[in-house]
Amino acid sequence: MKELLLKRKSKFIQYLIATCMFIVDHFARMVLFALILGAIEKGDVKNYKYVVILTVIFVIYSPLNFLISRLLRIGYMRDTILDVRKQAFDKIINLSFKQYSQKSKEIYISNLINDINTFENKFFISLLNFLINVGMFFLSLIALVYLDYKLAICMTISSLLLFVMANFFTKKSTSLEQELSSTNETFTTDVSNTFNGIEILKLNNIEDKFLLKAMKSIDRVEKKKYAANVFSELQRNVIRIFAYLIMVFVLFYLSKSMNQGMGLGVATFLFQLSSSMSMFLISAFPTWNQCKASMSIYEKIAIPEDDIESESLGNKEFLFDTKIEVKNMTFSYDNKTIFKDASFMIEKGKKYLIKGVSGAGKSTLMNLLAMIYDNYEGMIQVDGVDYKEISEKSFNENVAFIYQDVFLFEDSIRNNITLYKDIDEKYIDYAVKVCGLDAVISDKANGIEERLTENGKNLSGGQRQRISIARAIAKNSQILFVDEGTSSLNEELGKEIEKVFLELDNTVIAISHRFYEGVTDCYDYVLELKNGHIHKYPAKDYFDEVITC
Ligand SMILES: Nc1ncnc2c1ncn2[C@@H]1O[C@H](COP(=O)(O)OP(=O)(O)OP(=O)(O)O)[C@@H](O)[C@H]1O
Repeated sequence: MKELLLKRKSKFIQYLIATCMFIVDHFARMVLFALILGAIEKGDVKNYKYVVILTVIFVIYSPLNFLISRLLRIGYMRDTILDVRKQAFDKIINLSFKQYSQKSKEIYISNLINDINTFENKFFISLLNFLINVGMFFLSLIALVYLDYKLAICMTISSLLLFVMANFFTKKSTSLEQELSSTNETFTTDVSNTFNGIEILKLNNIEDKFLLKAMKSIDRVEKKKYAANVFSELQRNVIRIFAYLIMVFVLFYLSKSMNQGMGLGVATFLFQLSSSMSMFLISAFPTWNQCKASMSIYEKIAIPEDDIESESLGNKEFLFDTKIEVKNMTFSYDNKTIFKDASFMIEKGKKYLIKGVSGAGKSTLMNLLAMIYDNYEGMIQVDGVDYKEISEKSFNENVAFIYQDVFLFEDSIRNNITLYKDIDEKYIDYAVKVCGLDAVISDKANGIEERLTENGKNLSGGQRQRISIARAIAKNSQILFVDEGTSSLNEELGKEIEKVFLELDNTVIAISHRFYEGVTDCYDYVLELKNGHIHKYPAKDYFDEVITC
């Protein structure tokens, strides 16, 4: 947080000066009020004139001061919020795939929208109020020491007592803000899930049920907000009651002093100084707690975590010349064992099809082979090197993924294939050709430079899938992981596409529910998952015998 605030030192100093301008304004207001009362008490015309002139100057100065102060602060606040947004975005984008997949994408969206909005709405207003309150406290203390040191000592002691009391509330206040942030995450996840399935909900006339769920979710968010606000008010009021009691004692003390000859103006000023010492301190606590709560949100969304898992990741290069060996591998989710003592081998250049009933663990196995999960027992080795010793970056540079859902972005077909990497033209041409994209490209006015609209909406499903396969092929990766890569396509197109990656030189590890006559049986091996065991069959045997048994 310190680094964030001090990133633009000169602008931060400007921000502090602008805050001091507020403090001067508050203090001038107190002095002016005491002067007016003093003038009334004296009843002197000359004094009246002098006070009237000062009042007129103040009436002009005060709004101007406010305006200048705001102008001085605004640029710094805008730039800092922008930094928070960038840092939060960078934190997510720089996560390794393994770290990223530990949370749902809706949580990241909530961090980027809800949490940043909370930070934006609360941090600077709380910081400003805190600085003003603390500034006024110290300025009043200095003036009080100068005018009546005994009263200053009493007020310092009572302020310390209030400070101790307020500290009591800090922890709870911060935890309430964090709870609100988590409830917001759940709410965003729920709403996103509902919108993802809106077509099904509408077709089945069950949107009311989900509306009810959404209402409950909104209710939870509002309750958390309410709890945070009520607590903040409670804290403010409990301390305020004690402050009022202190002020009653100050009044007694001042009325005694007035009996001994103290003027009304001085007494008023002393009373204002004493009350501002306790009142500004009281207001400082909730604003400080609010600042701390905002800081903890900032830490959560923008500061990269010291990820223990990533520290344990290896730094060896991924070199795959002959084989990947899975030896006595056991893997469980919590208490549910998915694989028990599984051993098999993946040979370079061969094509593997993972089969098994729903829930057998096909995606889990792919995630294990793709280094997404590493909390398994046993060993996975590539050419004798333990997977856990291999750098995730090096692994990802050498493998490619084809999923059922295709991700395309608003840019040229070329950039969608190369992902902005400097790939040799011959690899791009080859990928375009083997995926049958050349016909698509020659139809476009700008050829391969044709711009796609958002997620390739100006292409058919098959064309989009071909681009995603071309992307994987142009990367010239050693292993191609294909998870239901053709299931969203029609039978004919699916067959054609499956044929494309079965003809490549790369090692292919695929999951597919489809069986394409004359194509699927061209896989080299089938890895069949059954009751936690992994059986490896030559594909021809599997499709000829196992499946017909
Ligand atoms: N993150 C997870 N936490 C806990 N259990 C999980 C998790 N992911 C999957 N499982 C469970 O592990 C089992 C295997 O899941 P997996 O997705 O690997 O199966 P699958 O064979 O790919 O299924 P499908 O063909 O239906 O996609 C399932 O019973 C599933 O409920």
